[in-house]
Amino acid sequence: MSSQPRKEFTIEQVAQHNREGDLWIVIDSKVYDLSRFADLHPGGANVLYVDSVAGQDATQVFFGLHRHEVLLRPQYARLQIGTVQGQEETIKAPKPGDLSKVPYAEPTWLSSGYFSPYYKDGHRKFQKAVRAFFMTVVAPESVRCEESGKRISQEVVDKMSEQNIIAMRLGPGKHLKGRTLMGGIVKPEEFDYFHEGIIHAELARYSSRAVVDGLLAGLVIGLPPILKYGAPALQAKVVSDALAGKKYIALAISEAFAGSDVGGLQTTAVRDGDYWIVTGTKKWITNGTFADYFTTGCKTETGFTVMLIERGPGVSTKPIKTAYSSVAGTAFVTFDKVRVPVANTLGPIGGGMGVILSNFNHERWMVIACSISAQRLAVEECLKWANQRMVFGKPLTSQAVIRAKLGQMISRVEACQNWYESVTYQMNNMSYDEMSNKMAGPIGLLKQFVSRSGRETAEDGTQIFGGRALTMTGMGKYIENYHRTSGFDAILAGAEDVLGDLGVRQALKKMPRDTRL
Ligand code: HEM
Repeated sequence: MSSQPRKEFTIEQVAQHNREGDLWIVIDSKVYDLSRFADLHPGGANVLYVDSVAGQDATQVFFGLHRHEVLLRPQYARLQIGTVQGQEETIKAPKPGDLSKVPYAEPTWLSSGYFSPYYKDGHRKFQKAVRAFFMTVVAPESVRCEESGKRISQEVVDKMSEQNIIAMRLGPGKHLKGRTLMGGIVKPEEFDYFHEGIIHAELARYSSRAVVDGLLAGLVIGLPPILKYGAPALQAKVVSDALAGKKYIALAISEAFAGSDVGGLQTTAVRDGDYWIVTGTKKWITNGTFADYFTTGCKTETGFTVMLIERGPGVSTKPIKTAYSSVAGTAFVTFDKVRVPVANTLGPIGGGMGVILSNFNHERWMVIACSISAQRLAVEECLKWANQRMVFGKPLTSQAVIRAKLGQMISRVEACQNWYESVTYQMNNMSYDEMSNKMAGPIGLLKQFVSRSGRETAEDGTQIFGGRALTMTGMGKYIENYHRTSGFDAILAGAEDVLGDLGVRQALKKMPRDTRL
């Protein structure tokens, strides 16, 4: 906002400044002097000189063409010279931690007047603090990095680690012991999967899809095998630096030769005394361009083995261009006769499949939590747009076809949310091994359902926003990003169809032998 003393003007006074070189307009009770800005206006100068805009209240036309955030950018906020006498601002920017009042923009448990069997007041307090953090620290960084394609700054990573957000993204467990979580709002022993899910949801609400991955998703999937299977000396070397955001980790499993088909991998580790000699390539490795360590799947004499490879001689990474921003650090990784201490082996030699499988449930569940939040944001964006956009003299919501799309979008996100909450509740009440046994099927099916819903919602959102959903800036920028990237949720952590099939195969395994129609 301008630091000048705020002046008050009458509508009549504003109306006198209605020409090139002397141009004022009103937006939501605020008077803007556009005299010099007009020639710099990205939408052109001429549109500002028409009779219905120059010297007039242009609130309606402005919000049909710009997002509110345009007015909050410092370079534009300073165009404000005063307010209109007797008028009050009606369109307010949310404050850090605020909940949206748009129906269905928040899950039921956060909506005033509704109830939840799962979430307690402690979760709500935690959510408010996490939202304030992501809104103020992560959202501006997301905009910068999405555009530049550069990795997240160390400053933001440091702020995340101060709150122990990196550690919390790994879920409940021993790694939280002794840590102060979000300034102490929740004790480590009380931290559950609902708390963790809140972090994923807020991350996805305030970041583009590529930033969700760029904000150390590689570590979230690459560190658990070290926590669970790493030798004490390896853990001592790696874990605390990783959780402090000083070292980065990537999970390096997929190859150009094999993705979901882990048995077909070709990266080979050959034993040479106390070392493995690793040779091969890995593809689509999230955070790989900047990772210091790679939790890597290799073919060994006795089967598939997982080991931690440190960046060093023989390790090289190069960025892969994907449909989303390179802030995610997606890399092609080459291991050329890399010497890896046998002490870096994670889990039994030849028993790597178990190591990888034990990781999958959590990773898939995390993708689910992020996707639901992104879908909810799409619902909010579409409700707002359809409500404010005027076509043929009426709001877009007056079209039954638009309302029908909104109805489908809302139903899908609510269905996803309710299934997610029920799965999360099971996870809270099961041991890790019980979870591996009982939840792989339901989580696979849920992920399939959520990613399909997401893509349908992206499609509906694109129809609602029309041409605006095809540009990376402006009104439809979230829908454009979601439409371009929702497919990532259907592939990463297990392809949609494969996961649906996994769910059915798990169910078939448990079919009672003595059952008949
Ligand atoms: C304080 C006043 C204004 C500011 C700071 C401003 C700023 C901007 C900016 C930054 C853009 C680029 C698109 C975006 O980032 O959303 C834009 C586009 C545009 N503006 Fe403005 N604008 C103002 C007032 C107006 C008014 C009153 C009109 C009324 C006709 C207008 C018409 C347009 C049009 C037609 C575009 C192109 C939209 C598109 O490509 O979809 N602007 N404006």
